[in-house]
Amino acid sequence: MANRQDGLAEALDTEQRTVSWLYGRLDAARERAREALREVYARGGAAGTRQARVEREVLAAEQARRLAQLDAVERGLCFGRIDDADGNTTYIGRIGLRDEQHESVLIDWRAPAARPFYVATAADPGGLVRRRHLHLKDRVVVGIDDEVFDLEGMSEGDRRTLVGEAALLAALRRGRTGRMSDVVATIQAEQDRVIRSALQGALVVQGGPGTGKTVAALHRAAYLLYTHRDTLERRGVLVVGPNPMFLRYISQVLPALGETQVVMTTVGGMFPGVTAAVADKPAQALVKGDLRMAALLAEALRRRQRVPDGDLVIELDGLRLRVPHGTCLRLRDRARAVRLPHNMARKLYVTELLKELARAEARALEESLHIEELDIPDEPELSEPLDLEGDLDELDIELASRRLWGEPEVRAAVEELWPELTPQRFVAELLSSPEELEAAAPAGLSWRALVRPLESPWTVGDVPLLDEAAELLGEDDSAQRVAARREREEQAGEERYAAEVLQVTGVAEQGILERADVLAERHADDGIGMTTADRAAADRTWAYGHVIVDEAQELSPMAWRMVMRRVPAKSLTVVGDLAQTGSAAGARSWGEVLDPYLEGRWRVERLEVNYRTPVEIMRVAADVLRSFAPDEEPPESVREGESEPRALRLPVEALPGVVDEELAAIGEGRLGVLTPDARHARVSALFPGSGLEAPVAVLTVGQAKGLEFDAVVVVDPAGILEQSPMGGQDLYVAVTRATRRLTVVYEDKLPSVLSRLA
Ligand SMILES: Nc1ncnc2c1ncn2[C@@H]1O[C@H](COP(=O)(O)OP(=O)(O)OP(=O)(O)O)[C@@H](O)[C@H]1O
Repeated sequence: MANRQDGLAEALDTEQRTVSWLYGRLDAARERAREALREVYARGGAAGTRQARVEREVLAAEQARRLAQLDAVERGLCFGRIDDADGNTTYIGRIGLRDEQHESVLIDWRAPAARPFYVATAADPGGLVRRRHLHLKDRVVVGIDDEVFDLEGMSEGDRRTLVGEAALLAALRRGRTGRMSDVVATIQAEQDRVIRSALQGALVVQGGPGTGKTVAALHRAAYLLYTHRDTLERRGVLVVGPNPMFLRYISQVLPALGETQVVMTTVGGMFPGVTAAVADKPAQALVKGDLRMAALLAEALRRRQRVPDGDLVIELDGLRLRVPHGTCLRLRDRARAVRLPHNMARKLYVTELLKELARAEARALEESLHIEELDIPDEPELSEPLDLEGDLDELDIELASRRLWGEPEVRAAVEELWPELTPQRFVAELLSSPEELEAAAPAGLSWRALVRPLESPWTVGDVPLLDEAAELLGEDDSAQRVAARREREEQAGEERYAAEVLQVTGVAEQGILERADVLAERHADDGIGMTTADRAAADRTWAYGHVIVDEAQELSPMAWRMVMRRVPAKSLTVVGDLAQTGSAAGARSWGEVLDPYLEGRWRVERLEVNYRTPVEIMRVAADVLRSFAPDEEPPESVREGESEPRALRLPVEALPGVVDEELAAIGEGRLGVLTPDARHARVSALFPGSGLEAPVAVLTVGQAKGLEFDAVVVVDPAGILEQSPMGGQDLYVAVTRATRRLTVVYEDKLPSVLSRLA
């Protein structure tokens, strides 16, 4: 025993010396960055030439970013060490650090050299003799876990100082904080495969609750940004999550991994300028999410490109301008035939229509003059019949067109025949018009579910419709295109200049900065201080380099159509669990949602170990899963719980008592009260001050998707089962949110799927 204690003390001592030295290197790197920043600021304020300003901005922003990155890795800077059979030792950390001789002394967890730390197993140690986890509190090494792969291959000293307790289980025992934390120190081999999978193509990560899908997807984002920085810094990475609550929950993971350049949003947030937080009822969600909505929208838009019943007649200053019906038809068909989006084809239509109106005006004028034929013998040309229309030349028509375009009557006619539409106006007007919906709906689509008042708030299901509408309508981007061309020309100059800045200042050598073109782009004149993420988030047509969709089973086919538009290269990570699908419009199979875009070019990785829910709770969850998916296997839990889950028959008003009891049992951790949608307000009122950051959060099951709590109280399970056709899936999600304790509270009858708790 004494020997073991001595061995531990010796090992802690050795590791402490290394860790203290590494923190010294971190402090030195921070000081260098701070010094560089001071130097940039010392060069003066906003004055100076444009080049000098760009130079300052480039350097200041890069140094500030570097400093923020160095600050973010303070906690748990170094968490692992691997020793190979040749006697080499490598320390693994949140970022890479070098010593004065530029030798690598700490390896970034994402670098290839760190990989053995994550993938070595007893069966396949990959040349390692030992993997060691270091547990730090602030800058002090407080614990060590060893996994030995080859005792024979270790030195006498190393054998003496072996220390062991599974690092993973220690990590899993930690109390929850209301925010997800990174697992960089304990990534498991199956997760590592997901994280380091190639950038190209689509990867589906399918796994039951608590298998670390979200955490693996976020580490993958950090890994891809590290490995493909050139491509991804320029194009950006988008993470799509199920709801704002979830985004808040995961918001700290990427910054703690040193990445701040990722855009995070929900489906409801993907149309710039619209914030849709209201969920649709299942019947609406189903229809709005149906791919046939694309055809409906296209047809409804065609119907807004009209032809008058008879001739087009406009009264203008006592003249009747008449464009024959047949001409109107021809103009409309010609404008449609160019196959441009509606608002762009409209330009052509208006131009042509104005010409026709100019001619009609000449004709009307001719008639109004009542001059039939003049017969003046000495002036033969005057005796020609008057032909004002025939006499119009190009210039006359052009001038007349412009004048006519200023007339309100003409504008009103065009508005009627081929209106200029925003996506918002088009969709809102369509959904409030049963006649138009009926006329445009493909056979079999239950369009009646869509009808609603004109001023209704936007729902999540509307956003893919707005996006589709924006595609059909097109934006008038000719001015933007000219500006973009000019910007590109300027950028070529800026790139050259940024490269010089890097060279002259020597910053490039410190390994801080990336390619000059990336820098120049980020600091182009109109966007000083704007990051790729800022620009991408504001631009509906931005093409991301990679998109990660979490809780992907919830997306409707129309939402997939929108997501796929954002990633033309089809480089995606799709993370989800088909057994947890809660939305009526959600996925039943991955092929069904992905094949329309990827034609089988997607691969699946499965995660099968549940790191969240203890065995006892998982037994209850397995009963629920069997009730709606008899062939599905629940994931296997890695740990035993501290108590048996229980069911209590109580009125809702008695909940605070139960919650107090549970809070006392979990100590520092967090508790979630999960309710059916209809009961949320009533239960929330019992817990003033509750929230994600508070000890108690009261949430609907939809809001709790992807989250977890030390203790969970599920209220009214029968209500959850009955609230939608996917009630079984909802109850499965609810009972799998607990990391330690589960209590089910019911008023009337316990549903039979929970009879194990009776
Ligand atoms: N390798 C790991 N080391 C430590 N903790 C882990 C590891 N993998 C997963 N976990 C923990 O397990 C819990 C579940 O992970 P996560 O939320 O990513 O699962 P999920 O598959 O997305 O679950 P769900 O589908 O239920 O939303 C989290 O607390 C996470 O930190």
